[in-house]
Amino acid sequence: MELAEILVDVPTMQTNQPYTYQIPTFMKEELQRGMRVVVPFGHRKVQGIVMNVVHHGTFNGRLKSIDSLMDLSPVINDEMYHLSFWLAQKTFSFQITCLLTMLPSVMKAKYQKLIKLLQPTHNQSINDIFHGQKVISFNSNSLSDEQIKLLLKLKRQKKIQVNYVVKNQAKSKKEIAVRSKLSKHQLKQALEQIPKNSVAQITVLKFFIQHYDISSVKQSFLTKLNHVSASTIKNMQDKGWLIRFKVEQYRNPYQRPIKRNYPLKLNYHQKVAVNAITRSVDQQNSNVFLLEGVTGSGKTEVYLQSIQKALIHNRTALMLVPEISLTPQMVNRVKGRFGNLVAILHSGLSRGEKYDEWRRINNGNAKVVVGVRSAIFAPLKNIGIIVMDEEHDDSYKQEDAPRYSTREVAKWRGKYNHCPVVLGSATPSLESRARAGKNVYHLLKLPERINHQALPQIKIVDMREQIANYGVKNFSKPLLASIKEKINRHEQVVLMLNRRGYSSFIMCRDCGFVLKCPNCDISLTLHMSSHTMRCHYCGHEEPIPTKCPNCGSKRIGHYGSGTEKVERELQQLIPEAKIIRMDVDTTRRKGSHERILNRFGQGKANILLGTQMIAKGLDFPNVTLVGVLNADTALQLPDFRSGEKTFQLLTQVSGRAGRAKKSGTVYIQTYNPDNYAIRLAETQNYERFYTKEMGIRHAAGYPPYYFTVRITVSDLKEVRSAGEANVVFHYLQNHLSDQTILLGPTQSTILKIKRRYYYQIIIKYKREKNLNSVLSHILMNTQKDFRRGLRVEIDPNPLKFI
Ligand SMILES: Nc1ncnc2c1ncn2[C@@H]1O[C@H](COP(=O)(O)OP(=O)(O)OP(=O)(O)O)[C@@H](O)[C@H]1O
Ligand SMILES: [Zn+2]
Ligand SMILES: [Zn+2]
Repeated sequence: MELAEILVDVPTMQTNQPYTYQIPTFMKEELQRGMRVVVPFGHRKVQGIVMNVVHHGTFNGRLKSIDSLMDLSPVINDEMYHLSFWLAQKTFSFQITCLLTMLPSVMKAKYQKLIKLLQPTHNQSINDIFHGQKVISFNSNSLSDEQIKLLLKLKRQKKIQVNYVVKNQAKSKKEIAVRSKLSKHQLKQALEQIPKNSVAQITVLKFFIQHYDISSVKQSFLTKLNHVSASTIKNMQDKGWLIRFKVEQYRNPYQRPIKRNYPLKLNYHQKVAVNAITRSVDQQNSNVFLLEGVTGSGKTEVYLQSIQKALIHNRTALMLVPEISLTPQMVNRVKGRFGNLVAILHSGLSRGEKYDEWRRINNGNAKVVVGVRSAIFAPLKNIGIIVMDEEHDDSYKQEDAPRYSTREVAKWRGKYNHCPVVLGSATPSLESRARAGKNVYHLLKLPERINHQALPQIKIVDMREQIANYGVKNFSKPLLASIKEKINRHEQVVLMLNRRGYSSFIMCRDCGFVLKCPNCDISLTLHMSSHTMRCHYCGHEEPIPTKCPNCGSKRIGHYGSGTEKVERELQQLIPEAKIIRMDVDTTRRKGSHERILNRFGQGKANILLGTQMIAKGLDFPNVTLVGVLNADTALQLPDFRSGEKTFQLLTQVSGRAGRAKKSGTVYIQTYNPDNYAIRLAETQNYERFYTKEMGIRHAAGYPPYYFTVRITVSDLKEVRSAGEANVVFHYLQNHLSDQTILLGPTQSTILKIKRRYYYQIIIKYKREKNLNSVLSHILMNTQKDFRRGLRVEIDPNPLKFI
């Protein structure tokens, strides 16, 4: 019997292994591993992925048959197939979740439950549900409990029918193309016979005579010719002269022309780095390099020339960048070097565009992929090099299932493809730098800026003193003076308002009431542009209150300074300044990010004021001053990485100043001028920071001296989540070794999110051989309570401990 083993899109522990289905005869030739199919499952239909085709299988009993094929060729290739086993195990997630994560989101099927009313009725309650339609799609949110009860009753009485539909959302865009059905001679004959006033048809005939050697042309091209319209072509088709047919079209998100650029002559340190990396490319070994290069040292050029080497060997290349540094400048540098071989994957693309780029990669038309975290799953074949720029960036860790670390996946793919992985940063993560210290990674250094330009001079400003002595708000005296000076000299300024761990909230000055989200245990954030209060966790929105909901006082105002408020203040202080603001509000529209940076690059403003968004990757030669308005917001977070994150951010943003001929200055405004992370950022000496921070981590028993796992238990009822957290804790205590440290269970810092109560346990360990089996056991055991609302999530090496 021909059988197929299929993983179904039902993420539960019970379905975490393939189910066997019969292959219908008509599908036998086509079906292959890695294709998406629709299969019956219980009383529903679901999407599934073929994991195995068994040609002469035996099975006693009745097997269901595959319903239909969603793909004509596999969408999960061999590498992704193998990767999914490893990923599921490493991240404690379901294999189907891993597989679907690797694919563009349009390839995840949309499920619809359709309800058909079998006979018309005069019953008002029924008609209130169907509104005169015969078929409606079932949506439990828009129906009341009464209505759902009624539908169940109608189903028992066989008065309605329920159908499940699995919709394939992956559709390529089609375009009409045209070709001639006539020979050249026949075309000429037609031209002679046609009346002289059929101008449009004559134009088309002439076109095909002149371009007889081309096989077809897009209709949209023909309709740009004089007088020619779609109906002209349709007419000529009816006469039997032309044939119209559909072709697939790729959406191209980068329509603008990009200036070509060429390899630069490398300086000594760059050369050493490129040589070491390209030797690995030549020898096809999977070394991991840590490229530690100060800001403006030319890391990108090292990446590009190493990638070039992979292409020469007819291999492909993957370059990962954090979302915020995938700037138009970066795109131009890579596309300008490798042209149409480049595919770009970032979150600004529409779902359709992402799908098109994915197909260009999958069919081998794109050989260099530049993208954010999820691009680590780009279906490149025969990879010759993987680059991870700004390897320390938090966005490389996925926070939802599967909670993977991009770096670990990159290393897995490096091994599979026999190619090097290059991790680059001015401020590497402690984990990576420690591995380089133990020679697990090869350390390469770029200690100097290009052209021996000095690093900018950094000045720390004590804001406590500024406020006490001068009553300033957001701009200290020295920073303000320096901004004015730069504007007079026609140089540019970058100002950063650090928003990490910081928000503008509303508080009543009389009773202290703070407006909180009804679903979550956190305060709502003020958004001036939409005039709403918004919850950053669940998206809840409500109007800005004009009086206190608690005591009725009108003295309710907002605290904290958003970028908009700071912009207004600065404009008042320096009326002649031209300021461009860059934050989530001004970059929401597609392409706005690029427009803002272009305007600044063209010198249309003196000041770029923004959030962390502006800290990375920007390379503007005329920027000579950087101001950090509030360095310390992140320092107050109860997170052992807060020092590391502060140092990294300050170093990155300082690096935007003085990158070309003119030297740079940086002002860092802080309330904690003696904090070690800020002091060390002043010297911009990463190695010194590394040594100091490692000492602290060692003393406190934090990573990289320990590995960590975070387990969160949540439920709609607080007693249940607390109770279950205790059960899990005792199980861990009894099954893990004595050297392992368990913290908790405690309430998470934000106890309540989206109406769920969270409790957490942290595991710290150095070596723990039972870890995988113990954690899998916990997942398996808690699954049975899933339906009651209990959820247990496991995050290996988490970034957040709060
Ligand atoms: N060998 C070279 N000769 C001349 N110019 C170079 C060379 N290498 C790089 N550059 C230029 O130096 C500038 C800084 O380089 P790049 O942006 O690659 O640095 P980076 O190390 O990635 O910086 P950051 O980490 O601060 O973003 C760029 O404008 C780049 O074009
Ligand atoms: Zn009040
Ligand atoms: Zn909320």
